[in-house]
Amino acid sequence: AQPSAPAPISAPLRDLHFGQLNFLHTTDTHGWLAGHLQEPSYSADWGDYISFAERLREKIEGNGQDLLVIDTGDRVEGNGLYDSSEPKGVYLSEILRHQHIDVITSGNHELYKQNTSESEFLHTVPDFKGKYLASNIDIHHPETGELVPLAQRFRKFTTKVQGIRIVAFGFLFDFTGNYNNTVVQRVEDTIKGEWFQEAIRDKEVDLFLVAGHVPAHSTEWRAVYEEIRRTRWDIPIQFFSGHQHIRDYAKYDSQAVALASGRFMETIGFMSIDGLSTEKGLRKQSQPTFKRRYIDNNLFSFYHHTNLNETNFHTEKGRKVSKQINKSRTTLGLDRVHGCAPKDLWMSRVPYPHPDSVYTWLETEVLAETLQDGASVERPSVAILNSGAIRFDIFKGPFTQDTMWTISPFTNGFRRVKDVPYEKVQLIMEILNKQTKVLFTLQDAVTEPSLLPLAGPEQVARSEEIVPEDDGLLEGGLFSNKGPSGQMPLVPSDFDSELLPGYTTKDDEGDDGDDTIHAPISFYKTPNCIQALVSADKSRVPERVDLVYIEFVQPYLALAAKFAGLDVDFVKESEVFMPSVTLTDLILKWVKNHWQCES
Ligand SMILES: Nc1ccn([C@@H]2O[C@H](COP(=O)(O)O)[C@@H](O)[C@H]2O)c(=O)n1
Repeated sequence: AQPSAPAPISAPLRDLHFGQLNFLHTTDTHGWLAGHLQEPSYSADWGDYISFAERLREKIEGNGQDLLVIDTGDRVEGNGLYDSSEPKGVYLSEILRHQHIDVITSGNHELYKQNTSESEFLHTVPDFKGKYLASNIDIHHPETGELVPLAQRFRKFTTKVQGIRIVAFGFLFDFTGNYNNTVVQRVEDTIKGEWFQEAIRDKEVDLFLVAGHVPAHSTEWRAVYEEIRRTRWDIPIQFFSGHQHIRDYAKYDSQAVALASGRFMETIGFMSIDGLSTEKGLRKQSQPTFKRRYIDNNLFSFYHHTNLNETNFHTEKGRKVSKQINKSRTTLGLDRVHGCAPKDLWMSRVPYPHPDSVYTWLETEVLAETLQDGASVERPSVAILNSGAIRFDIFKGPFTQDTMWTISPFTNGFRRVKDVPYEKVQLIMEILNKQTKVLFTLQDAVTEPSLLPLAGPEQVARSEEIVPEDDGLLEGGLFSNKGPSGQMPLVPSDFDSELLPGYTTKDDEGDDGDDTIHAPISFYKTPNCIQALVSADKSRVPERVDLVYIEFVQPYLALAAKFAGLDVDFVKESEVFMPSVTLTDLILKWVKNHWQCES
């Protein structure tokens, strides 16, 4: 772990159930390879994960079984270790490549920008040569311009110990927001292609391994499942999933399951399968059995599952990578303190517009003040921001260079349409927050890219709120106990039992998937968009305003405006507002002005 990471707290654990074939899985790490430096439950770093995989491999192979390591994309954007360098990602890719990964795929974040996908093609794909799979992604070659596969389409391999014959694929969901140097083929079309049809007809196969940046419960996986089952009704299929930032497990049939392993290096997914055939012979049981576990990414869990301790767990390579992360963080100045947050600000642990909601803070304090600079004096402005623009909570205490990127990694700027009726803006807000489904019907599905949700992935994936009987809101704040760093959000509050608050996952297999037994954390739905009135006189309801908005929401605004009867061509009639200023810049400026640290 990193020197400043809090020590993990002991907690009751469920064991791993090792099997004939075992897997470790990460997804949506978004640059968090240093682990969480303010949360003991997730404080292990990529170096510790390397030690964990190495130690488990020794143990598993010693028992005559096999271990495979999988990563399903969105490794970039969302943490200073990736975003703070110039060019972005140079330190991260040097750290990432030290893990032995058997199947690795791309997420949508690897394709938003030209330089990110080119860096995948030129660095990450060669770093994981033969293991990086891109079943449905092509890229225009950075030098020749020729359209070529981002990486090989599939791989066939045999496991080291038992000779289990695996045909593996690597997909990305039907993403349309990629920069135009890449082409993402719809999964449903890819699987009709000749190479895929040939691959699934391979007679010498014991398991189909379908990895991808695709939700566990999704139309894309359903299509792949049905396509394979059409010709191969009896070959087990193991899917590995990502994108929704949740822990999830889907059962397609008794021999086909999907595991999704969360986000931000909070979770190491574990799967085991028993009863597979091998190149040496038929399977010993009529049906294979599957077991899943979501491991909290901390050393307490790692020591327990390897049956080792701090003196004998760490491998030389693991230690080296932890040091490399520390050195990179120091070079990048990620611990530089810009201010000190006076309290925790939550994305979904309190209902909006609670005073401890990060969205309330943005609306009433940050945007209302910082957008004043560029705003016109003729009339007030209304600023609209999508809630998905914020990616993580803010914890009480130092607000560092790293915090800045964890909460706001996107580089979107703002645009403005001048002089529109205020009541139309309010109607648009209502449509954006309550009627988004109607917007999709206004879209031309053939010519226009499908829209990414305005809210963040966790909000989209989870439809139900979790409101513990007493969520502590009346007690004057959540999780008020402080740990060694003075800021440990995942420690029991006085209303809770002995258990640490954390993941309490419910999936297709039940509620016993998490390795650590936790008390639940409250989860509230957030609005898709928030708005801030930027005005010298907030007591008066304005008649006309300038509409300022973060670029990401423009396609939604255009559709909602049509619906609201506001005749504006957002592409032609909007202008850049505060050139080169991003949301991240505004937040940082506000923090520096308001959150001085007490010396
Ligand atoms: N420029 C952007 C890009 C994305 N978002 C938000 O993130 C969501 C997608 O996140 P994934 O990690 O699942 O890819 C997207 O739906 C938006 O809410 C954004 O705000 N700005």
